[in-house]
Amino acid sequence: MAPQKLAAGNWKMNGTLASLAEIDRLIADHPTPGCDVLICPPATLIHAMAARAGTALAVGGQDCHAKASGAHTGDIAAAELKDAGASHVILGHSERRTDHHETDAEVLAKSQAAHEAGLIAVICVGETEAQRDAGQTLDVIAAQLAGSVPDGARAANTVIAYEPVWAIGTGRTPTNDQIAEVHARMRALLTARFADGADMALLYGGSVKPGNAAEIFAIPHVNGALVGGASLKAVDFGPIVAALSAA
Ligand SMILES: O=C(CO)COP(=O)(O)O
Repeated sequence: MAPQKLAAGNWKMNGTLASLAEIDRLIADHPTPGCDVLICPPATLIHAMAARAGTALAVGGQDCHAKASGAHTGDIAAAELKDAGASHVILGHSERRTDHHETDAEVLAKSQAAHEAGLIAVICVGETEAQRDAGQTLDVIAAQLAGSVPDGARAANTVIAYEPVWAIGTGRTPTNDQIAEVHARMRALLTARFADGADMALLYGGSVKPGNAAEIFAIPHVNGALVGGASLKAVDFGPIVAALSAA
């Protein structure tokens, strides 16, 4: 079984009910894409988006709490995301690892909670520019995978997204060789650790645009993308979905 191709959009802290028109347009323009399509909007939109999209695309959260319920003001449990219509949740995004000082251990606990709730965990890893400059990229990725991906991970409940921190929202992307090197290493590590690690979808994220998507999707072991800015508008995300469908 080959990894499932996935075009994922992370809307971050962007979007109101009016933004759901972008979903309508995306579905109208790409009614039968040749890949899975996922949008992770702000939590306020999950229920309405899932209701609107039906089975045409998957909807996900951008974070969840590690506990199932309790006195955690402002947080959302994995089961609550699922109840609202989410099938996926992004965990360990660099903006949370940085802004909220999330550790690998916290990402691991959240991923376990996501799995227990029946959600697919989209676990993010990626090096900073300083780490890349110091030649530490592969070690950083290996440590994040070892520390953040739970033992219960399977191809059916886990997607890994490689997002170099310095490529997010900057318009800068690694070279194809740099992406290929990291993805090959991730594949080797996951295959060594998990029975179906060869089938786990591996995404690239960081300044993916309509203009560079096809090139990135041609890189070995790249099974899709986690897209930020270019996922907000159907006119940008649609061509990325089309490029992955054709890859
Ligand atoms: O962080 C990202 C997706 O999670 C990538 O963001 P950009 O596509 O805006 O660089």
